[in-house]
Amino acid sequence: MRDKIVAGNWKMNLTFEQALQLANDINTWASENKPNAKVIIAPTSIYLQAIQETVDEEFVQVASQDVSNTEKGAFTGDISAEQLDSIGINCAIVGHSERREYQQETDAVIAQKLEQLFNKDITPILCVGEKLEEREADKHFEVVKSQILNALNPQKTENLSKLVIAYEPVWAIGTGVTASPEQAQEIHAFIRSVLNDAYGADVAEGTSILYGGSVNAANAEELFAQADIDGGLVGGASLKVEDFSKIISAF
Ligand SMILES: O=C[C@H](O)COP(=O)(O)O
Repeated sequence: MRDKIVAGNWKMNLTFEQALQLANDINTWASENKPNAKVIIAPTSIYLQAIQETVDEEFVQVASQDVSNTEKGAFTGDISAEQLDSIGINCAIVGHSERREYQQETDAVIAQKLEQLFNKDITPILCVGEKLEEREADKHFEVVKSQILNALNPQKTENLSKLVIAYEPVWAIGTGVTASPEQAQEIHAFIRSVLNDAYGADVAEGTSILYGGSVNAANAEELFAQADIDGGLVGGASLKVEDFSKIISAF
């Protein structure tokens, strides 16, 4: 049975004090409420260790928002998988559309990042999703399929059992416009069929596929009720414990 997961991507938000407070509040809520979904939070990298020490990993896991595509060396500002591993981080977001857009990350770079994570046994949350013009041109299936296969084909199939995918249509991120549950289910089922055809039923059935893009307390339940939606990657609504806990409770 694949995991149900609600992950909060804090992006470049919150001061250190605010981040510690939020992590504490989420940890307290999760320890008291024992939710049915795995809870993950992804703070900015300089807070990772302090937040890791603040939460109880039985209730809340801490993820990095990114990782370097290289192992070590002269890459100013980058953070390696080994460095994440060395402070006990065992999950990382990869290929978020904001990094594809603002840092010009290509599928080839994302594939290298995945390899770095797999080498250190760190669970990747691989983000895929089409832009508005691609959706309007009815190209979303082919865009998402090529993002997945370009990132995963270079990997060893045995590593794919650790994979989590987040489908995030770019037009729904931070816009308040959410994919309808039917639209999201349609492409989640498609992603599972792509995994099945390329890597077999075990990978397809074992991979948690999260939806991201304006998930909030009001729409989470209907989205998470879909057969192939195994949780959410939440941005804005993960920054307040009241909203985030309601989303987690949608399971
Ligand atoms: O990683 C999270 C997504 O980009 C969604 O962000 P959002 O919930 O603010 O739309």
